Amino acid sequence: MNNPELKPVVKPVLKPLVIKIGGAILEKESALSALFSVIAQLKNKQVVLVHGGGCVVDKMLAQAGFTTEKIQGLRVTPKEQIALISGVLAGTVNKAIVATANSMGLAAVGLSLNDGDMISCTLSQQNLGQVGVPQSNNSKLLDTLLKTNFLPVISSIGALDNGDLVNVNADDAAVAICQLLNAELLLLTDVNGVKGADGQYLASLNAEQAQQLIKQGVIAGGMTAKVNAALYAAQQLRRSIAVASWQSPEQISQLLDGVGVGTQIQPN
Ligand SMILES: Nc1ncnc2c1ncn2[C@@H]1O[C@H](COP(=O)(O)OP(=O)(O)O)[C@@H](O)[C@H]1O
Ligand SMILES: CC(=O)N[C@@H](CCC(=O)OP(=O)(O)O)C(=O)O
Repeated sequence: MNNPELKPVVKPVLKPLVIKIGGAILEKESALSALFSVIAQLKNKQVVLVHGGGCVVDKMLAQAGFTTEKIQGLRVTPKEQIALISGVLAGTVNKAIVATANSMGLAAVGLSLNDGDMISCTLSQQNLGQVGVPQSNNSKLLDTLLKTNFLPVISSIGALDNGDLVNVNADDAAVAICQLLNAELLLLTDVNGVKGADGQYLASLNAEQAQQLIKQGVIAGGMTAKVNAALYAAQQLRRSIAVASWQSPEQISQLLDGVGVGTQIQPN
């Protein structure tokens, strides 16, 4: 029917959604498929997946006879370990996630931070070895993939200007990708959010409270890196960032509808 009174519907331009998943999701078989089922149902939403894989790296390093140390959740990365770490994250882990997504009909493409010059990295000044600090650089590749309905799946391996590979914490990598696309950001982990001193999940957390909880050791390990990354993102983007669980992927739709799930990390 051709009704002249019906004006074409102008669709609002929605921000892309960057979802970060920690490596532990790979150890729970059904969780990754459940997440992809939810992503497949997000109509008209461009999604980018950034993944970690720290627990897989832990295992592979141990198998190779290396010891590993983390400072505030960041892995000290000696030069002799970067080949193995990048092989695990940009290879084994990235390819496994892409293959699962593709087996479910999502057109996933596996990438790392340096592909298409998306993210540039500088060497961390915190004596962590080959650890990179990411900076958003060029969105052309992701814009192209998203426009053509691909699902980019990005590992947190980056490169310095001189071409050396660096290991980037995956929460920091997700923040840089989020800045690159001016996207929404969701940090999904293996717990329902950030716990406070009483062991209960916090609905919201600001910088001052976070510093206190880190000092007290209530926020520790990988959660320290995640909270620091989320605080930086909240500050830069001037909005709250959710830390929630990939064990309940149905929360993603609720989050997109503005329902506060998990812990909302607040800007100052
Ligand atoms: N205050 C806290 N609240 C919740 N989890 C915490 C807290 N402090 C430390 N953790 C630990 O942080 C883990 C999540 O960090 P991490 O393992 O690095 O996740 P991911 O791999 O998803 O980035 C949780 O499984 C939990 O053991
Ligand atoms: C520098 C640094 O800490 N890099 C991380 C990258 C992977 C990661 O962040 O994995 P999760 O998200 O699963 O923790 C590491 O080597 O473990």
